[in-house]
Amino acid sequence: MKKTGMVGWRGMVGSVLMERMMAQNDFEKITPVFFTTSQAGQKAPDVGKETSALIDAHDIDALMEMDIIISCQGGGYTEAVRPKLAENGWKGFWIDAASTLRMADDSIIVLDPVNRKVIDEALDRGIKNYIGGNCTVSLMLMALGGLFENDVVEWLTSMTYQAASGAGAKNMTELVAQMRAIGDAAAPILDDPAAAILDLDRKVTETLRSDTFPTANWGVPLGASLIPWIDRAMENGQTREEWKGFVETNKILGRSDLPVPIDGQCVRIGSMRCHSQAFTIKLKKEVPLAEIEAMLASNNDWVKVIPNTKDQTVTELTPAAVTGTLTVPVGRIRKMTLGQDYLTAFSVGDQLLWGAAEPLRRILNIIL
Ligand SMILES: NC(=O)C1=CN([C@@H]2O[C@H](COP(=O)(O)OP(=O)(O)OC[C@H]3O[C@@H](n4cnc5c(N)ncnc54)[C@H](OP(=O)(O)O)[C@@H]3O)[C@@H](O)[C@H]2O)C=CC1
Ligand SMILES: N[C@@H](CC(=O)OP(=O)(O)O)C(=O)O
Repeated sequence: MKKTGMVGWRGMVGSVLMERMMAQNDFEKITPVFFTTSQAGQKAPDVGKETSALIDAHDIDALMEMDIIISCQGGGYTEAVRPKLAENGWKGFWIDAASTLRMADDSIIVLDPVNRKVIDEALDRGIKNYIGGNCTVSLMLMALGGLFENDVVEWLTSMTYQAASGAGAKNMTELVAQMRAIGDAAAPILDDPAAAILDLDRKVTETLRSDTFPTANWGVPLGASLIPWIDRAMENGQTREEWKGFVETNKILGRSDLPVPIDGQCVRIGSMRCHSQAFTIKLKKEVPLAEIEAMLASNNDWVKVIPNTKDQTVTELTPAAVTGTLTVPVGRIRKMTLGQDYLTAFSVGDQLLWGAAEPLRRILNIIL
């Protein structure tokens, strides 16, 4: 059985990966060895089999013994450790959630329901680095994979509604703290049946703007507001999250030489762990809606086409419905009034599952 080093297993992405690996009995197929950057010597998590105590994740000699290493520890760790393993001649497989190595020539971005062929070719070529994609990109491809598979996309825009979890656990916690602050301040007005709506509105606004409103992590209010900026600025005016939409999508599809133009605006909203996206898609040719829906539905086992009705949309195409599941619903599908070759659609997906942990779990199984 392959010795598999688990690094970053107790973080947010790592915990979701652990849950999925337990649920799918993946630990039965490997000899897991757990690493830590802060708790060396402590007991490893219980995965139903004997494991050694936690090993220092910077212990290069211990890492060198692994056949496979899965890191959900973050980009800083990847930058510090991956080159040292290479310098020492390590020949194992490196599976990573961090963005650091995604665009490197000797790395593959993994999303096997969409790019299994690219992965298989890379394995044949002896590529050793398999990196999970950006969550927004992976969820977009899980939803729209059928359109790319059939090569009907001339260009597309994705306008996103991204969850707090994409910014990490502390930010998720602060979003709920912001909701509580708003709820607490508004409670007396909410409880007064005679209260005027503008008094309630004024109280919420006053709370959002108050110096005591919890914003240590977001920097600004997110609850009852939104933040139209994710990640750092690029020179061309995009944010890095928006830049990833183009470069990562085309790399995943293996068509960086003939890229599909993709751009949009990425926006943080007060959802917990589901990213949503609204697409405008310019088709290469007129394709009937029924054919479009069939292409989308048959691309993978998790995408689900939601009929464009109010009832099904509001019950099945929301973060509240999708969170914690692997289903990627895509709905609001219709031709736009701009012309028969303009399509619009809306998708929702759990950004910790298909957006982060699940592609890593699946590439581990492919490698095994
Ligand atoms: N969040 C997301 O949506 C996505 C994140 N990624 C990438 O995955 C990587 C990890 O992200 P994420 O999981 O959010 O990072 P976390 O901050 O949740 O976890 C990273 C590490 O922090 C340490 N840690 C310190 N205190 C705690 C604590 N109280 N509870 C748990 N862990 C703690 C752990 O290391 P130790 O045990 O060694 O102390 C843990 O492995 C990053 O590179 C990120 O870019 C990729 C896709 C999506
Ligand atoms: N940037 C994403 C989360 C993330 O970690 O992305 P990446 O893995 O590309 O750094 C978000 O904020 O929603």
